[in-house]
Amino acid sequence: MDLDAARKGISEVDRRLVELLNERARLSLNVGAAKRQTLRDQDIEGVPEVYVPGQEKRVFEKVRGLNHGPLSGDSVCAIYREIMSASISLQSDVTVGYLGPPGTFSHQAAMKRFGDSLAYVPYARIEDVIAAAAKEEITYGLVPIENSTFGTVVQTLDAFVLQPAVKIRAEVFLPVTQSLLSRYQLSAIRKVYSHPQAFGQSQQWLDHHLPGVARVEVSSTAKAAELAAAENYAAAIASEACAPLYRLDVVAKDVTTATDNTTRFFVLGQSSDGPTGDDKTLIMFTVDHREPGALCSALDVFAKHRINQTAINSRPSRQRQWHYMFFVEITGHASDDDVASALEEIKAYCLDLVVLGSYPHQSY
Ligand SMILES: O=C(O)C(=O)C[C@]1(C(=O)O)C=C[C@@H](O)C=C1
Repeated sequence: MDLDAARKGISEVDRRLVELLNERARLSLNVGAAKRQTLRDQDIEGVPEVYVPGQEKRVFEKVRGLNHGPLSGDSVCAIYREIMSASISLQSDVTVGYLGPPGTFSHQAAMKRFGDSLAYVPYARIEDVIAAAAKEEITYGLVPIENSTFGTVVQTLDAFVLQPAVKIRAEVFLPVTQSLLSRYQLSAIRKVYSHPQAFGQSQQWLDHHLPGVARVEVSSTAKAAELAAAENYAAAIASEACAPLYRLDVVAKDVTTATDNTTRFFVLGQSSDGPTGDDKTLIMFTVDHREPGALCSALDVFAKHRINQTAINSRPSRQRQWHYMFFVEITGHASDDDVASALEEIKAYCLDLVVLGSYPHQSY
């Protein structure tokens, strides 16, 4: 086929694609109308949830299965991410809050989950994102929960204690590579800014290449880039994506110690999605510290119901000294029969139990 014929073919396919995309968009508007009708039928006030992670997971799995190339499955899913982003924005004006400023990994994770068609709002602290989601100042909030190299993001757990009404709606995984950004070459750098998590992920590289150089902790990696850009002989450990945003050079690419460094984020909103058959649930509770073995008895309930615990963390409860809030992540949805009965039983051993939410187990 010659060039002209191939381009003519593409032009004809584009005409059909635009027609099909709009046919899909009209159906999405029908979905929005049907969701509003369901709420009215049930006498529930408010607006329906427009972002439905379980349904998106089904769409991604379906289109991946339908695809036989030459496009890769990842390319088809990336295109579908934008199709569903446009579909969400058609149904409602959705705003997504994240730990800013622009260029943070939280920002990248939010874009990965919600695409280009929505409005993004940066917040200075993780606690501010969670409070904004709890107050419905934003439709959804996105916060980091753990990193595969450096562990749990404790600010997020502590903020959950203060905002127990917020609900987890989805999880997002983002591969993270940190780089050293500066206006100066390595030998001239006298100070490095970054977030404590990013320092933890690149500690070995810094010990080796910038020994004795001051490390200053700030609220986010993008904030570090912003500060490094404004100060002589300063640098930042941040995402490469921050280099063009803050007019910095990439002095050293990928200074992260682990090769598969990944951060997990939560999407927060007013409610969790329904069960998909492959979900996880996060609960938080305190136990009576005068009761010997209270934590053990609580966790035993899950073992008895053959429910897998995928993570456990503890944080000071801030109610009294040496008293802890436990965070346990289990497999299953809070409304699954076995999980629901385990949650009922575990109450006997817990002083206050909050289900922070159930969300589809994510691999894409
Ligand atoms: O099925 C829905 O609930 C929709 O709103 C439609 C749709 C889609 O475009 O496929 C859009 C957004 C949701 O997050 C999931 C799916």
